[in-house]
Parts: sequence; C-alpha cells; structure tokens
Amino acid sequence: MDIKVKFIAPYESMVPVIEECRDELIGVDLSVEVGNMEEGAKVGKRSEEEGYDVIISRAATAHLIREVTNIPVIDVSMSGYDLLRVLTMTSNFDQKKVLVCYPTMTLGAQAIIDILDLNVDVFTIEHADEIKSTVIELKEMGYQLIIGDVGTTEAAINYGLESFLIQTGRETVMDAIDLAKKQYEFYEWNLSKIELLSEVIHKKYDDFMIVNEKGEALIDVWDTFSNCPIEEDKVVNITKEVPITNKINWRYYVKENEQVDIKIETLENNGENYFLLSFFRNNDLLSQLPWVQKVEIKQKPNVIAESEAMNAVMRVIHSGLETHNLFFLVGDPGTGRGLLAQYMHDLSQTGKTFLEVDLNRCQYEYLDELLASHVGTIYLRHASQLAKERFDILSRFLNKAIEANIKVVISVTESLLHRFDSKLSYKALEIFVPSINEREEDLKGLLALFVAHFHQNLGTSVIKVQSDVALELAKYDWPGQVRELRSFIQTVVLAEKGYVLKADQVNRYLKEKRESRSKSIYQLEGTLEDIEIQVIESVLEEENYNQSKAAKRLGINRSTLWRKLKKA
Ligand SMILES: Nc1ncnc2c1ncn2[C@@H]1O[C@H](COP(=O)(O)OP(=O)(O)OP(=O)(O)O)[C@@H](O)[C@H]1O
Repeated sequence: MDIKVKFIAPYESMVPVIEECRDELIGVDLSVEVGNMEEGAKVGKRSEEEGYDVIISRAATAHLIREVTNIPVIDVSMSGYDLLRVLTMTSNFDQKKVLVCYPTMTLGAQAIIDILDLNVDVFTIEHADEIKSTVIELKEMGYQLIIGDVGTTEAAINYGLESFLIQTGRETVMDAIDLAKKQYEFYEWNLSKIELLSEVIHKKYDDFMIVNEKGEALIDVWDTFSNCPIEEDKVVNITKEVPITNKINWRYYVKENEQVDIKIETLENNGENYFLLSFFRNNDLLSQLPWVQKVEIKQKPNVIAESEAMNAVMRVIHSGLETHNLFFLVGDPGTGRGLLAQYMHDLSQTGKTFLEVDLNRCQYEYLDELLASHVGTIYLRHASQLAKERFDILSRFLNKAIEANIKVVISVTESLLHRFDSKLSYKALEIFVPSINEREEDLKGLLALFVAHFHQNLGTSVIKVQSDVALELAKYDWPGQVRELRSFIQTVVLAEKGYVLKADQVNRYLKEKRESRSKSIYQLEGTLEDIEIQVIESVLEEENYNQSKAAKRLGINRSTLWRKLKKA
C-alpha cells in the first residue's frame, strides 16, 4: 500500500515544484496544501485525523506541526542547491544585500558566497521571533535587499525593503520525500513493535497507559473504559508523586460516584523512566479473584468479652493496634478470630476496605493486587497448612503490606511465628483467642446476642433466656467453639415457639447433641427427611458449623439448608 504523504507548503509558489515531483514517485500517495506557521499546524493536525502517514513541511512551520501531531513530520531543510539558485539570481542586483539564515545554513552559505565571490553578507538568527528586530536593525545598517525564508521576506516587505525568498527546488523536495519514506518505514516498524507489546500487556490488563516522566502518554489502551478515566493533570501528578521504584503503588480516584483504582508500575528503557498505569473499575480486579471476599462491615462488630480471658484479648488488641500492622490470631476455628479481625478493622481502618482471603485457594502470583490504597485490613485464613515456598511468598507480601500501612490479621490454630524470618516475626503481634471453655462468663452475653440476632433476622419467637440456661450450656465442651454454640442456639430458637427459653428445653437439645456425637454412622431409620437431617448435621459439624461451607458441600444454597434445619 502507498504511503500517504501530505506536503504542507509554507508558500504558494512551492506547490507547482512539489506537483512536478509527483509523477516520479513510486509507492507514495502525495497531496499538497498551503499553510504557513499556525495555519500550517492546523492543516497538519487535520491531515493526521484524515489518516495521512507522514507530513512534510519547511522550517518553523514543520516545527509547529510536530508539536500538534503524533505522526512523523519531515523538515524540508534548505539545501545548498536552493542557496546557490537564489544567490546566483540576486547577483544581478546591485543593492546592498544580506542573506538571513539559521545557524545550520550559515557555514554553507558563507562558503558559496566566498567561492563565487559574491557581494552578499550573511546574518544568522536563532529563532523566528528575532526576525522583526533583525530586519529593523539590517535596514538601519543600510541593507536594501534581504534574502531569506517566508517569515524574513514578509518582514522585509513590511519595512519597505526588497526581498528574495529562498525557494525550495525539485531536488530538495525529492530528497524530503525520500526521507519521509524511510522515516515512515522505520516508524511503522516501531509502531508494529509497540502494537505487539500493547497486545502482550493487554492480555494482563484491560485498560492501561504507559506515560513518560512528564505524564505524556506513549501508549494507551481502553477496553472497559471509553477513554482515560482520570484527568490529564491527575496523570501528571501521579508521575510527580510516585517514586521510581520497582514496588507497585496504587492510587484511587472517585469519579461520578465510581471508584477507579490505578495500579502504578515503573519501567525503565534506555535510561528513561516510564510509568505503566493500569485502571480498574470499582475494584474490578479484587472482585475477579474468587479467593478474596470484600466484607462490608455495616456496624461495629459486637464482641462479647465478659470473661477475664476475652478481656485480656481486648486489651492486647486495643494497645497493639497503635503499634503494629501484623497480627496473628491464634485459636481454634470458631473462637471468633474473624469477628475480632473485623473489630480491629472497624477500630483502626474505618472507611477502608476489609478483605478476607482464603490462603488455601489463593493464586499467589496475584497476592500483590490486594495492596490497593483503599484496602485497610487483609484477613488471611488457613495459613497453618501452607507449604514452605508459599511461606516465602507470603513473607514478602506481608512486608509490602506492612510498609503500605495495611493491617494484616492472620488466623491460625497454633503459633506460626517460628516459620517466618526473625525480622518479620519481630514486627508481628500474637493474640491468643481462648476457647469457649475458658470464657464461661461470656456465655450469657453470647446467648443474649444470638437470641436477639435470630429474632431480628429469622423472626424466631424467643426473646428472653432464663438465667440457668448458660449454666447448662457451660456443661457441654463445644468442640466447634462459639460457632457451634451459635448454630445450636439457632436450631433451638427455630424449633421453640415460646418467648422464654428455659433450661430444660435447652437440655433436651443438648442431650440429642451428645447422643448424635457418639453415633459413628447414620441411623438408617425414619423417613428420608430424618436421614437427610442427620447428614446435614454431621456435615455442619465437620464444617465447624459454618452454614455457608456446609451448604456448598451439600450442593444446596444457604436458604435451602436453613429451611431444612427449621423443618427438623
Ligand atoms: N466474643 C464474641 N462475641 C460475639 N460473637 C462471637 C464472639 N466470638 C465468636 N462469635 C461468633 O461466633 C461465630 C464464629 O466466629 P468466627 O467466624 O469469627 O470464628 P473464626 O475463629 O474466625 O473461625 P473460622 O476461622 O473457622 O471462620 C461468628 O458468628 C461470631 O460472630
């Protein structure tokens, strides 16, 4: 396919010269328009939009076009031929002559003048904005004829001087077109490399941009967003604020009630630094990870802590939150470690996100994605069973999280500190969550809390519990800890229709519980429903009375499970 070239001629008489060249061109689709300086820049911008591949223009106009376009812009620099032509022509005139040119031409022009022994002086200017004052000065110096480019000759005419424009000749036009072809091939080759790279990054991120240290975009790809979701000045701010490190940084912005997370990675190429900014809508990334759950804590978690053992835990939590970012909650499943983690978050990280992570299902290569700036607490579950290599990855992640001021709470069944290196374990605070048997004084409070909860949420009748019920409950060992107690209360209040729960009622259920525990196999007696409820109960027990997990294992949803339990 032909390369589409737009030639923007700064003056009218250049057009026929360019058109004359057109017939000799192979592989180039050339069109010409006239436009000097700002006018030329406008034409350039429009030409890019119209799909031109390369633009050719001259001197200052080419420079202005380059500023407003992203395609290659070739400058038809004045050649020796052009100078030779204009100097030969003006040698026929007797006026006091001066050639005004830019530094790149000064030496060549002087050489031609000397060789041909011409009566022309040379005056060098650095910038187009010096033209006016230079022409005034030259006039004062007695020059009558000025040779120069469009700007200089126009100024000369304005100040009543004779002028000759250095015209661009055919050979110069041909050279420029040839250069345009070469440059375009090179540009296209680079472009295809960039497209390939974009494709690779695109596989990882849907929406991203690569910007330089000034915040200017080199590549941008928008898939889920229609364009860059944050303003240009915010991108510039990111490049100013974010240090050049190999650490991942995060920023988040709220735009039209929607949160946009920006993951910032730094890249280095040829001694230059760049930023790879990837954009995620509404915590998109986190919601895509099945092992991460964003828990919304609507109200302050109500932790019952009447017993001395739980009181001690609360004291450690309160003082530890001020000094530490890494906590190990050591205790049996169901003792309330998750609840305590939420309580800690609510106390110290209000307004931020609480993430619950299942380390058993975690994709470790994505762990760093959790370090988003809006994340306040990461609660890691199932850390006890991890393999050695996983511990190393986890340690690195924990260090990063601590540095990012994110609180990490890890629930474990026994102390794990010895498995981390001493530097990290020094930063951690271990909190031992007592088993329910050491929290007898809490039973009354827990009972009241659960009864109220089920009354409010499931519409159960019981609203009051006789004082001796707690004593009866204390006689049982609750291997599934508080979670098992909660589940037991749920079963009881769903079944009992009176307002007051009495000790003898509770004892009846406790007796059944003891009996069912001693059974090793299901009783294949009674109806299908009876057998079903036995299966449900043992799965519930095995899952530490976690209804969601039990429902998942049984392949039913939670409300079906709840209905079946209610019927039992
Ligand atoms: N001190 C407490 N006050 C009020 N509720 C409690 C308390 N301790 C535990 N609970 C309740 O007991 C249930 C089990 O607690 P939680 O899920 O936090 O246990 P866990 O130790 O995190 O167990 P797992 O790791 O198996 O999920 C929850 O419903 C929780 O609200």
